[in-house]
Amino acid sequence: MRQAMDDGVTEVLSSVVDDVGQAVERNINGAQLLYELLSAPWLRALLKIYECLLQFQRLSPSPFLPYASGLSHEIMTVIQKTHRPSPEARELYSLLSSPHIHALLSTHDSVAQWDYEPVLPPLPDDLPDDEEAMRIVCLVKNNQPLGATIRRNEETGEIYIARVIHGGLADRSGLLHSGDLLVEVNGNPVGGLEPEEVIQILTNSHGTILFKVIPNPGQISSNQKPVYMKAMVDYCPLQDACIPCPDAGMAFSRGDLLEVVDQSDAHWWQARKLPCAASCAGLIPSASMLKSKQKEQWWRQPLQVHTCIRPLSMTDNEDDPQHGDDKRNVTALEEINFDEADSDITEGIYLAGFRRSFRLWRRTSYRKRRQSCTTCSPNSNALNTPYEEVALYQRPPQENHRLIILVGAPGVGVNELRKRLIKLNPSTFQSPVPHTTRPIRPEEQSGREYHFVTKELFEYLVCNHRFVEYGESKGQLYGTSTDAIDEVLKRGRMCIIDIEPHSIQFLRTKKLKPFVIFVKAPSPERLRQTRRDARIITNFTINRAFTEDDFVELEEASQLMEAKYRQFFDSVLVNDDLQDACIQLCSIIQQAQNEPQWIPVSWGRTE
Ligand SMILES: Nc1ncnc2c1ncn2[C@@H]1O[C@H](COP(=O)(O)OP(=O)(O)OP(=O)(O)O)[C@@H](O)[C@H]1O
Repeated sequence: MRQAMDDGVTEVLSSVVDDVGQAVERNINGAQLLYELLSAPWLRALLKIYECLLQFQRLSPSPFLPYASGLSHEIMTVIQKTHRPSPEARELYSLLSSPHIHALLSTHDSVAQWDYEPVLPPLPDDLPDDEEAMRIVCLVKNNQPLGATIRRNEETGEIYIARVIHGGLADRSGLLHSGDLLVEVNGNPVGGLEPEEVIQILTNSHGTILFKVIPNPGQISSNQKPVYMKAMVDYCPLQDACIPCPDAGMAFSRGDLLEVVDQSDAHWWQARKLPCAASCAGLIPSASMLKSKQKEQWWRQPLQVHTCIRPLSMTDNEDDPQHGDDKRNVTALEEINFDEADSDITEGIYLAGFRRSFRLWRRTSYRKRRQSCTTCSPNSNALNTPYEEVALYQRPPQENHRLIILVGAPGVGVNELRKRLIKLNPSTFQSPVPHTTRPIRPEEQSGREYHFVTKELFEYLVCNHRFVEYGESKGQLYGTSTDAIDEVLKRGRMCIIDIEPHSIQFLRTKKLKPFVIFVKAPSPERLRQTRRDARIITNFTINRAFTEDDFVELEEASQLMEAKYRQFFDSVLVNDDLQDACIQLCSIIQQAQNEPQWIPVSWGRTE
């Protein structure tokens, strides 16, 4: 009967359409509109779906009996009582006694009886009229934590939910919120208890936990938009005495990318580390909290003179008594060839920034800085911004290329990689032309090997903060200027520079949007294997083979550099096999220029 009625829906519709069609022919007002509506394909499709659903409802399985497990039990009892059960009866008995069939039949009965609702305790009869609306929350806790912290009101002794951790069990239930007053846990009144005692009750509860709470009337929904931040400091909740719940805390290291999902608390934020595997957020100190911690720590530290922060002194002398041995090894030939640049011309194009005098200055200045820095721990530059807000950025094709900065311990191969990259494609990659006060030589051209300038002009540029790095070697000044970088970028080339990591800060500007690649030393074995034929530049000798001391120094310097500056690195390239490292470098640079990358939000803002 029903089927006949359902099937008739389309038939009725067709006859309505016919009737309305005739009405149109007879020019009846509004009939055209109705005709179009009823003959619309979407209406027909909807009706088809409706019919299919009705048909599915008719055919869907429904339980034959609501007590299949009871029946199975009865059958087993009967078989047990049978004197000589047939093989079929025995097989049936063994099937019905299997735990899987038991579970299946009991699930079947629950479905058949619609028995899904939790059984809530009855409300007491003597509830006062002014009783606050109470919420009874039933959570099933497995091994994961509840995902909420509590606090005690010291005056009233009442226990409140302090915060609900984003993505945790309590949050996913949607039933517990910060500020809710906790009245009972599994029938135990919690008012007046110490938070530790409540936590103990919760820890001892397994399976279903029943909370009685009075909801927070002023509850604000914490549907905040996530904010992305780069950690500029290290944090470990287990070493933090102030954290409300160390288990809920999240450790992070400098350079980690954090998705901050909740900033509603002034002291403790909730965040996830990206790329994110955990659905549940962790507690991290807010920026202001971390800053005050840094200040506290800084005041407690003994006074250290941070010579590493000062710019290179113009009066630094290159004579270094520690490396007198090296000096004695210099041969006459090496001294004569001192400023000859081997292979810094390729296919008629001059490769700037590879002159030995320049590289030697860099090497000397590095040594000096390193010696003055050995007392600085990686975390000693306190009072920094603990988090830097970042956003994804993709360079628009019409904009200048991002500045590519290579950093690495001396001898790791930064120059070799930079040179190979430029030789590979000199019309795309270029380095800035450095400045010097040393006299020009006959074969040189100003603006090609160096910008040859007077000492007065050099000092003027220094005073006007035009140098990324500068310093003195053998009585002459050397430096790399920001104008030289701009010149390369304005020509539409990709500017590749290698600088010491302490200079990165100077170049972190909206205009240059630098992308920093850390060239890392490979494993100790691979370092020694791959550098068998390599030549090193030291303070006073050039092109000598690596010694065991050089390898040890290189490894230490590489580790120290990474530990101290990794928050500024956008990518890390291990310089193991030279060919592979070159290919990887090309692909990292391509990605940096053409794919979305995280940059500080301040670089993306339009003023
Ligand atoms: N992956 C590598 N495998 C083998 N040799 C390498 C590799 N990388 C670099 N080298 C060699 O190691 C030596 C030192 O490299 P390079 O001069 O580029 O060091 P650097 O990091 O620029 O240090 P510095 O600034 O002191 O010159 C060079 O002889 C170079 O050819």
